[in-house]
Amino acid sequence: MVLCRVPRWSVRLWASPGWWRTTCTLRALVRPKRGPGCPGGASGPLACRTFSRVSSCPPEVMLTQERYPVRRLPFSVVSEEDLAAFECIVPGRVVTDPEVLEVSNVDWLRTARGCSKVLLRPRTSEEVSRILRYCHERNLAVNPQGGNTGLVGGSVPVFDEIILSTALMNQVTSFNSVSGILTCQAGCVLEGLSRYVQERDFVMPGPCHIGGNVATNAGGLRFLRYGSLRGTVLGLEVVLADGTVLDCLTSLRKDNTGYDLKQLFIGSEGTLGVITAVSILCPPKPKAVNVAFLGCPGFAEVLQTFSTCRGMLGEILSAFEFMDAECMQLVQQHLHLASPVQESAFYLLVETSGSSTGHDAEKLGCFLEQVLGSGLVTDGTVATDESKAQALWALRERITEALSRDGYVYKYDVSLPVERLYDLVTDLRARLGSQARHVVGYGHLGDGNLHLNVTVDAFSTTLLDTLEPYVYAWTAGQRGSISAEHGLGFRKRDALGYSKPPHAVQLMQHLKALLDPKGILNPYKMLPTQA
Ligand SMILES: O=C(O)CC[C@@H](O)C(=O)O
Ligand SMILES: [Zn+2]
Repeated sequence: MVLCRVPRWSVRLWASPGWWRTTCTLRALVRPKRGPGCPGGASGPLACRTFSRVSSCPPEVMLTQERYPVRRLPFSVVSEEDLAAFECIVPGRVVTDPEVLEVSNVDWLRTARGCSKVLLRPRTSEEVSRILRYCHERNLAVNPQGGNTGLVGGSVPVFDEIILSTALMNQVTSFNSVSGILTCQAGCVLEGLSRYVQERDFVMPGPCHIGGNVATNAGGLRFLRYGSLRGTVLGLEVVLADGTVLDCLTSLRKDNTGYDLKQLFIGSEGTLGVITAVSILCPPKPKAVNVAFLGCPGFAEVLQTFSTCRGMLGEILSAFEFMDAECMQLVQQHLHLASPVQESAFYLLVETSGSSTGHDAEKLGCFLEQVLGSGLVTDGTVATDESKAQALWALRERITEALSRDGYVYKYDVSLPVERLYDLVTDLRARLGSQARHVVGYGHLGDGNLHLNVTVDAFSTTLLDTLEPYVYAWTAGQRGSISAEHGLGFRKRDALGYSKPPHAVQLMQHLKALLDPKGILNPYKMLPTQA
């Protein structure tokens, strides 16, 4: 039993259309039991970018090879004979239509573009194996592609690599409702998987397209609660560059036999093998989910609110996200979303997920009373139904979309000691002055992960040179990571040395050479350019 006074502070309860300002009682904080499919909170996977492309008639995206200094490696060029061979392996699923290819050649952000002439759509691991065996023999480069929602140019070709799409590999193989272990093909889309496991009282622990997420070790909004895919992925099936099928698709929680090979492929961004199937541990679906959206006067208060939150909400805390005032301004301006709280320097989204509605609401109430009473938080809102919780989440989740509508976006995704997290934003704002439209900071504060984004009218190499390697050196100076969760892809591969020592980079290069001696798998990605 939580001992706590009825809060005297005033919060807005988002219980009906429009905002209600009311005195919050513990009863008011007890939210009705959520039904299945709670997209606002009960489900794990809110990091999935569900919004559509920015414009219906977007301008042509500059070819990556023209924007950046990169040279094509001596791979073979796809011939008519190759197309015929592919047609034998995946009949009717060899795509050469330029219009269809255009979508797969351009990344989600519309800032990277390859010029692949062929897209293959296998359905089985056997087909992937035959394709890779063929490409290996012919020295043809391959770009594995999942949902193509990456943010570092890793999921699209740089030149004319063959696009190997896992989209049709979308079958669930098995689900164990006692252990919560799901085994499925790599192309399963999270939305469908989420629905599938939620009907069975579980949630997915990670975001979006499952194979792509494992390949990039994507983080997501509930990393704080469910941890890294490195912990929840139990087994993998991977097709190696020469077509060998590596079956490590076990469903065991404990297995200390030899090197944990699957870890090599998690986060390898398709450079060591193509992930074709995944076995993953799903946590049970929480019975009670609460979402609070709060305004904070400064970053020092944000940090203190986080400490208080960890202390008071501990085991039920499932997300602690922050965004600055410029982020709020951008979601208001470009997406016409309304702020539910008074204008503040920072905003926080706190989510709890637990098993007891009343108990969790009481705990959240005590926490809110504490932070509002002490002035750490100046205004707050608690969502009392699922759609309102979703609307609160949208303010945070749709920042990326709002930024894309603001102009060209330079994106950084860094891990830093939490107390220094915002200093980089302040520093960069001063450094760039009027060269930038906006310099914003937001992200997964609970994980020490800052998303630093700079918007400008159009891409400029001069500005890129002002930003890089400055941001990387700054981050390295704090012993941070230059890529917390988005990976290195094409854009950040040459910055690897800011986060890993030379011997580690060398060992990575040896591993790449061992597993993919011809370098055909996702070339120009993840590892630094070699002289
Ligand atoms: O666009 C970004 O910089 C971050 C995207 C994503 O990781 C998020 O947390 O919203
Ligand atoms: Zn993120």
